Amino acid sequence: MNALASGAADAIKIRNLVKRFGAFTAVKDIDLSVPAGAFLVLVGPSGCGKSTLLRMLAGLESPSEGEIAFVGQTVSSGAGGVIADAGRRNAGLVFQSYALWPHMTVAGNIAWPLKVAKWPREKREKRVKEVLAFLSIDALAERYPAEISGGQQQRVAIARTIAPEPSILLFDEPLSNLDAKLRIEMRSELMRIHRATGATSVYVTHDQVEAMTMATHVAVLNNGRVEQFGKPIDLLRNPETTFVATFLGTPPANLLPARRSGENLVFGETALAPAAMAANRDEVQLLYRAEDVRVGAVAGAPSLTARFAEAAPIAGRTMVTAMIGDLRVTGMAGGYFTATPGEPISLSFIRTPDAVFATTGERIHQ
Ligand SMILES: Nc1ncnc2c1ncn2[C@@H]1O[C@H](COP(=O)(O)OP(=O)(O)OP(=O)(O)O)[C@@H](O)[C@H]1O
Repeated sequence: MNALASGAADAIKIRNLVKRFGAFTAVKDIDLSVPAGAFLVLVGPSGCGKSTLLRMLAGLESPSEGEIAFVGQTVSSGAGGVIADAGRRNAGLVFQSYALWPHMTVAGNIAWPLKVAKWPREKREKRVKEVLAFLSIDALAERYPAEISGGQQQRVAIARTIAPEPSILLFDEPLSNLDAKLRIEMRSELMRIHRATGATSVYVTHDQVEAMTMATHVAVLNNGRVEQFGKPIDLLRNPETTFVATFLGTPPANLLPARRSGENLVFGETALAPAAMAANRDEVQLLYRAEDVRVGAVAGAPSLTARFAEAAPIAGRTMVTAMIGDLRVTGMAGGYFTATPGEPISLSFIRTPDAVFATTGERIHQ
């Protein structure tokens, strides 16, 4: 069952998937189609159902309703439970804990799934060598897990997963136990592995930067549902809900409540945008990206007074956060900027809002 060889458009198809734990519904009617070779990142806040969805894909959890198909074959369903078990769905799973066998060497750990799959000795040895070299851990082959670092253990866990050449790779926050520098290094490494193996990958993280750098496709989950699914750039440019608009992107985008007043949409008494942008609504939320909010006065641009909160220098500019009442607003200052916390500063809105949302969160299309 090789997703690429089959030429099938969808390597993974999820239909009306529901998972209940007693009275609690963790996954609520999810529909997703993942094209062969995609790197899908499931992202969302803690408790939104990412791991539960991944565990159902892995065959470790059975759906309450709905269906999961890999390359056209149903592997789990509400009616049938786990039809193809974890070991028989040609999918490899990498967890945040490495779960290596402590009594086996690195080479032994990598060979283990091949033994279970009854690969002949010669083919097995060749594959172990190949994978050791591919992950640059040849020198560690005869060591035991306790004799190597956490980062090296993670490499071994990945090597063990890709050794049997699965057509689907499933990752559950695999980098969360690594330090910041190693995380960035392993991110590139995982992308290289994805390109080299061509395996359709599903990757769970709550880190939106990780999501935006690695993904070909992103599904933003919120409260058990897919809030939006698409290419990272489309989600950034065209968020369909305030949740997606403020969850993705660094620094996070600003949302300002505004009401219709004559020809304008106003925040307090300040006119920010033409009323036509609200369609027929009287109250809306205006989305401004940090780069569209400038610290200081800008000729012709509406401005608001805010209390300075904090500043962080980024690539020759400064990201400034300030409070307007209880509302946090992030803008940019040229060069290096600082002020005393609580000091009044002015924020200018140099463009019309990027998007307008209803007070209930959905986007109002112009
Ligand atoms: N076995 C279980 N029994 C009962 N409730 C569960 C079980 N597993 C998960 N849940 C609940 O389902 C919800 C989703 O959990 P899940 O682990 O999928 O979230 P997550 O998005 O992966 O969160 P995190 O980022 O914190 O790992 C949570 O509210 C969790 O408490």
